[in-house]
Amino acid sequence: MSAKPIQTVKGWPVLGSIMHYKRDALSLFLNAARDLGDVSAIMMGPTRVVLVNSPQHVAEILQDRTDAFGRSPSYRELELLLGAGMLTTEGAQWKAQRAQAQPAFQKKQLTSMIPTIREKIDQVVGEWMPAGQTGLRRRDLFADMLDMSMRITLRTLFGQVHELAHRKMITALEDGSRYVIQRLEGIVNLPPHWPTPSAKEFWKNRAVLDASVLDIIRQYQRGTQPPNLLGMVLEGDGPQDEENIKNQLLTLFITSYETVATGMTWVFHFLSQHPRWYQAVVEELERYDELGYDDIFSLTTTNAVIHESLRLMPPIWSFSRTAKRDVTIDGYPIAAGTMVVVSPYCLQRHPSHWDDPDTFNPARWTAGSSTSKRVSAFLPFGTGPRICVGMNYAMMLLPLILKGACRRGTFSLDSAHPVRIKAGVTIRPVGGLMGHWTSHERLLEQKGIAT
Ligand code: HEM
Repeated sequence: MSAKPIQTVKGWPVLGSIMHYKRDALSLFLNAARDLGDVSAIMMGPTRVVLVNSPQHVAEILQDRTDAFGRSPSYRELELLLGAGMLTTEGAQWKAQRAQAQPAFQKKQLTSMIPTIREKIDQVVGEWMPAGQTGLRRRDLFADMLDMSMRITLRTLFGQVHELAHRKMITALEDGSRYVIQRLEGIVNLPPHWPTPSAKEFWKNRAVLDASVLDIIRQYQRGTQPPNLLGMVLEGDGPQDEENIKNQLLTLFITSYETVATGMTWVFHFLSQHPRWYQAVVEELERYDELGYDDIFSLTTTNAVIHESLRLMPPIWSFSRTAKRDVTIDGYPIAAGTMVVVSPYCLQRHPSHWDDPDTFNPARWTAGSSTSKRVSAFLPFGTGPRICVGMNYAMMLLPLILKGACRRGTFSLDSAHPVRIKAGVTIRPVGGLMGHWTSHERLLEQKGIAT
């Protein structure tokens, strides 16, 4: 069979599509997928990247032919921040790390974390909407979700963490991430240990993260921490040297923090724009005093809304692999060394797999459309052996956060503050997501009902 040609997005000489990528990566990739077919190419400066956008091709890369596709250079950049943890390692090292952490994410362990998570959520929501204060509260929902996610992550991963240490870690992480994103978007990067001012600043931030995590591990080992994920990892089989444990924890901490915050931000964004769904979620959640593990996974409306939000705005909107040798996917030739991109954002808006693909319609998850079709074109958590290890934890957290917030009040977007989107490692609202919380007491006052 003759090789099928792969069409390339038209770009500028030398630069290719890199400027478009920096300006609006989502539209660059979505247009490529929609205009050029299920396998297309994009030039990022001198580098040719192949975008693969059909469930069958994606399954080949992530699941069936993992021997032919390895971690791409992007993961080496991420490793600067995360260390050699489960997201970036390969082969025997990855296997051992995955086996060590996986047990911490099973039902029994997750169930044991629920009371702690609930307590933390109530505390943070209480700070946004203090009890008894019925005025409108103008807040940046995205900043609040980052803060909430960070505090839950630190509590469930590490146990109690001092508020000052928490602030130091957030700053180091946000500043460190900026440097890594710049490198991911760069055409040519200097070696990271080259002493440029930005690299020196980065390594300072990385040292803060390392020192904070090591400090927490040592506190745990001295027995001064309550049970948490760190304990579960330390008790699991696998390499127990301090460097490995630190890398495992740093990876879990960073992968969890931003994905959960952005995921939750877009859920609230969609809810605020679809009041009937918002109301339906509130009514469903009101049926429970508190949510247990099984309750969470049987919430029909809430989970439909969360799935639909993850479909349209998957926090990890794309990830990549590198072909280890020359391979052919369904007749398309992929040369050794080519970076192959899988984009949940594009696949989950594919018009052949989703009716009315750009419309927010949670009913598609509850009504009788074909499950197998949906599942194969839906991969916000990836698929295959490298599927997100924290998937169930995340799918437990999102309803718990919704429950905690819906109990206190309702979020509405500030129409004077346009929502601008930027896709880096995650899809973030640039300049935040401004809106108002209206407490239940106030809503009742407005309706003339005394509390
Ligand atoms: C809504 C939230 C989340 C989303 C959308 C998400 C998405 C993803 C995706 C797409 C991958 C696969 C990347 C690839 O194949 O290259 C992944 C991997 C991973 N995720 Fe998540 N994630 C989320 C939450 C979490 C949480 C809460 C944790 C930890 C507590 C976590 C830890 C990890 C780790 C360690 C990996 C690497 C797994 C491996 O390579 O074996 N994620 N995640």
